Amino acid sequence: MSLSGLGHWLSVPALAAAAAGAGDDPAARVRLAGAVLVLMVLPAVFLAPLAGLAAARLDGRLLLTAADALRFALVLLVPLVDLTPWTLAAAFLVALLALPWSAVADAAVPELVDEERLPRARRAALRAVYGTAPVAAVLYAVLAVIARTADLADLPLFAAAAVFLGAAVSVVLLRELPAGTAPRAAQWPPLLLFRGAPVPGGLFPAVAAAVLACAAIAAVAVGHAREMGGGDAGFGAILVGLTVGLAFGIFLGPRVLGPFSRRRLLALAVVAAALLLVVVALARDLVVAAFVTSFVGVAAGMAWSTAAGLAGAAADAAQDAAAAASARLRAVALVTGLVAVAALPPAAGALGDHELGSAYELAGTGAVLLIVAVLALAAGLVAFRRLDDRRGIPLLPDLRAALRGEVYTPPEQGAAEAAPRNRGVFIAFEGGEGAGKTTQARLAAIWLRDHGYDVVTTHEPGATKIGMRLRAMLLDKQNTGLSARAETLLYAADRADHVANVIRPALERGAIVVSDRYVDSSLAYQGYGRGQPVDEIARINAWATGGLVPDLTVLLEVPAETGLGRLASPADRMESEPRDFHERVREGFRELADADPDRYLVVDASLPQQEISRIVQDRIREILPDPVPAGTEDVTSTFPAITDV
Ligand SMILES: Nc1ncnc2c1ncn2[C@@H]1O[C@H](COP(=O)(O)OP(=O)(O)O)[C@@H](O)[C@H]1O
Ligand SMILES: Cc1cn([C@H]2C[C@H](O)[C@@H](COP(=O)(O)OP(=O)(O)O)O2)c(=O)[nH]c1=O
Repeated sequence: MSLSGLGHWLSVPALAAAAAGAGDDPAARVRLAGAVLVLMVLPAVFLAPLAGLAAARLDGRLLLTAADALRFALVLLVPLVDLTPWTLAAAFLVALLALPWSAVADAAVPELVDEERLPRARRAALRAVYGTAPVAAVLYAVLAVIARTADLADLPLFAAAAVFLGAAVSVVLLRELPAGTAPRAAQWPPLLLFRGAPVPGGLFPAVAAAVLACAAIAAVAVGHAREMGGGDAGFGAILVGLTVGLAFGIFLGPRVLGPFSRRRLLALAVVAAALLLVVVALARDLVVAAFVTSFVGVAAGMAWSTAAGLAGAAADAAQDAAAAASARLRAVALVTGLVAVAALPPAAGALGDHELGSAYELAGTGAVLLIVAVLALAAGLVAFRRLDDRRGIPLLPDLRAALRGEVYTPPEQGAAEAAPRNRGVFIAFEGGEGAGKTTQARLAAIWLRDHGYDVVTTHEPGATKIGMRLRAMLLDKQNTGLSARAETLLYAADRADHVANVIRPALERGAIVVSDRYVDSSLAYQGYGRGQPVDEIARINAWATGGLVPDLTVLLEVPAETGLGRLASPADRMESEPRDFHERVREGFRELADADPDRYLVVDASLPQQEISRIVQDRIREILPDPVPAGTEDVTSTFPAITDV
């Protein structure tokens, strides 16, 4: 897969440059390179379903070998024939052969690995197919430099042919190649634009704008590099910037700014790509252009992976629906890409070069990029308006808070709630079923009260009047089929009421609040247990609680089996979940604690009660407003009461 992918991505710039080389003037060169790109995108847009049919009918190994061997021959013939029509035909056929190839290869993956490793195998396959693009770009740039110094203009083409040959040989040498399940019939991308799995409004313009920015650069790069005094190597450098940036951005998208709204992130990434494109359009220096192009790639890549995440999440966890939603996004990308590479090179020629002022000359390629930047910017702003899920919350403070790793609460919402905080102490007990939370919370409260503290013990779910009704709904075994999202929101609703009516008033008074369960229970049960996105649940709960986080969370750790074994009363709706659910919950708690060791005390809950409570006391002592050395307690057997701080 990697070799075939590398061959494919290497043949794109090699063929584009070969075609461009036949042009007499700059505009013709850009048009010819654009024609190659159009011909290489066309099959994916219009012929994908046919390729799927062919793949289903032919023998897998034969097809893979033949497709690679044919591509070897096609690319090899380009420099030998050296006629533009043949170069263009070869470009089309090379891209056409890629379709049945990937249909067969994709279908073989589930046959080669077991169920459990399938998601990883699929990711690896994706990396092999798309991750080779930046590698190919680097390789192309290097080959273009060598080609120029050694006067071997066709070197990149020969290299691409050789890689295809290597791919064909490696398929022949494969010991085992399962017949594979019949490849799924692909949908026709243009149709997917208009119907298919629902995706959030605003997602299409955002994806289209991100793709447009990248496709525009790719479409005019041959000419744009030449305007700045670079040859094929300059073209290669821009492609390196673009593809490496894209790969990095796709990787970053789901990983940056955890507390920040994904929808806002998507729109911001698109706007950033558009603004950076302005710099690429106006750059007069190849190094600057290639460098800034890489940031366009990063922004567009982040937009792409964020959009894919949103489309998948909107599909409500159903695997098929998620696949259908991402197929629609791919269709938008393909069609936008095709339109861009078809329309922009001729547009660059038609616009021609313009004098701006006396010293600055804007080339046609730059002018096209500038227009695209404006379009992308407009699309980004539209996407922002339609996607924004934090309306009324100013963007900059929201972003600044996210950079600090927090969720922003606006002053009017947070002031009453957040400001007087810090007077009391908030301690939460967390853990799986029967870990001993209730027992330990009670023992800690007794100990604190003994020492004169004002202590409020409480629990979730169901500490308030409304909360008790929510608890009844949540734990009644009769309530089957409650959706995971509804469950999350009900727990969050209980928590919001709990914080507003019990916890905050107590903390403001200066009391010590000891709660049996808090936000982490939702992250562990609804997140890790039910498999919903943990960061989203964290966001919902940050909003529900106005950002209230415990000063200390005591995690009582016990194997699910042991904990469940301790329970006497008949199992409620949550307790009667299967064993592996509870194991995931335990694992989830563990990960949460590992991520923030300062806030957690993890205790082995299989120890005797007294011992646990001693460990807990030692830790609580450290965070009390007026820390008192452990010895004092034994000497005076009293503790200072803190009523004001
Ligand atoms: N450290 C311990 N070792 C053995 N049994 C315990 C321990 N802590 C609590 N238990 C018992 O386990 C049961 C469940 O404890 P509980 O505090 O209600 O757990 P949780 O609130 O976490 O569900 C109770 O019967 C309790 O007496
Ligand atoms: C607070 C909370 C509890 N739960 C579950 C865990 C428990 O199985 C159930 C009720 O909690 P609880 O009665 O406190 O259980 P235990 O006696 O084991 O401490 O609700 C969640 O799934 N999410 C949450 O946010």
